[in-house]
Amino acid sequence: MQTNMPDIADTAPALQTGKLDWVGMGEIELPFIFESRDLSPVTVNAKARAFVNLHKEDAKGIHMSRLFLALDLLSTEQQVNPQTIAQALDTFITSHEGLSDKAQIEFKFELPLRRKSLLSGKAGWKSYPVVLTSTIENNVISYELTVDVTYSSTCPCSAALARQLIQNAFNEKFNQETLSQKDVHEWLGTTQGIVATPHSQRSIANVKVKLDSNIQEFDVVTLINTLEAELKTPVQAAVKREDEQEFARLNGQNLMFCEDAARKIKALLEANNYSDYWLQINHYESLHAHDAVAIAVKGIKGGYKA
Ligand SMILES: Nc1nc2c(ncn2[C@@H]2O[C@H](COP(=O)(O)OP(=O)(O)OP(=O)(O)O)[C@@H](O)[C@H]2O)c(=O)[nH]1
Repeated sequence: MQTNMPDIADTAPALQTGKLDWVGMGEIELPFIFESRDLSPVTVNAKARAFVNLHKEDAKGIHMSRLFLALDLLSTEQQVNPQTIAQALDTFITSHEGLSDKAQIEFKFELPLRRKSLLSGKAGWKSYPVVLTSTIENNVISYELTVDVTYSSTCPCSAALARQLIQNAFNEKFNQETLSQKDVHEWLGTTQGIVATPHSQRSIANVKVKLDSNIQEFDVVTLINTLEAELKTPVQAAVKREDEQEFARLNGQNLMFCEDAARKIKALLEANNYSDYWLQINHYESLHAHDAVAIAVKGIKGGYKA
C-alpha cells in the first residue's frame, strides 16, 4: 500500500466551519443475520444508514470508511441483536474521537414470517417491512422499531348502505307473500338476495415504538402478532375456501374506518406501556382514488410528533 496518500478528512481545512447533526451514508447494502425473540436467526437483506454527528467545527469531515467497516463486521462476523448494535455504535464513536459524540444506525429490511391460515391448517410466507433505528447519545442507547402491518378494512358506511339495499330488495321480493323459511333461505343465497356488497380495501398500519434502552433482545414477532390480533383482518398467505369464508366473516364483523383502526392500535400501544409511539393508518380506498389516513402519537413532551 502507498504510505503517503493524502488524508484530507484529517488535514484539509473545512470550506466553512460549523457543527453538523448527522453525517454518514445511506442505502448501504447489508445482508445480516437478525436475531429476535421467537424467531430462528434469519438472514435479511437490509439497507442501512450509518451516521455520526460532527461536533468539531473546523474538521473537514468524518471517516466514512470506519462506519462502513464497523457495519461490515456486524454483517459478516456477528448476528444483529441489541448487544452487537451497541458495539457497532461504540466503534462509531471511538473511531471518531474528538469529532463525534453521537451515532446512529438504521436498518431497513423485510422480515419473512411463516403465517398460519385461518382455518385450514395450511401455512405460507408473509414479509413484513421493518425499520430498526438505534442511536447513542450521552452514552445512552435508544432503539426504535417500525413495522408495517397490512390488513383488510371494510367500510362501515358502505356496509350500512348495502344492508339497506338488501332490506329494500327483501321488501320488494316478499311484499305480498307469506314467508316460507325455505324460500327466504334460498333467496339469501342468490345475487339478488345479497344485492349489494360493501367495499373493502387493502390497508396498512405503520407503527413505530420506542423500546427500552436496556433490552436484551428484540421482539418483532410479538409486536406484529399483537397488531394483527387487534386488527383481526390481516392479509393472508395460504388461503383455501374455508379460510376465505372465515376472512369474509371477520371482515363483516370488524367493519372499520381509518379512525377505528387508529384508535384500536393507540389503545393497544397504551396498554402495552410503550414509552412512546407513532402510528399512521392508511386505507387505500377502493371507493375513492385517494386514501383515508389517520395519525396518532402518545403525546409525551419531547416525544414523537404527529
Ligand atoms: N467525509 C466524507 N468522505 C467521503 C465523502 N464522499 C466520499 N467520501 C470518501 O470516503 C472515503 C473514506 O474516508 P476515510 O474513512 O477517511 O478513509 P481512510 O482515510 O482510508 O480511513 P482511515 O485511515 O481510517 O482514516 C474517502 O475516500 C472519502 O473520499 C463525503 O462526502 N464526506
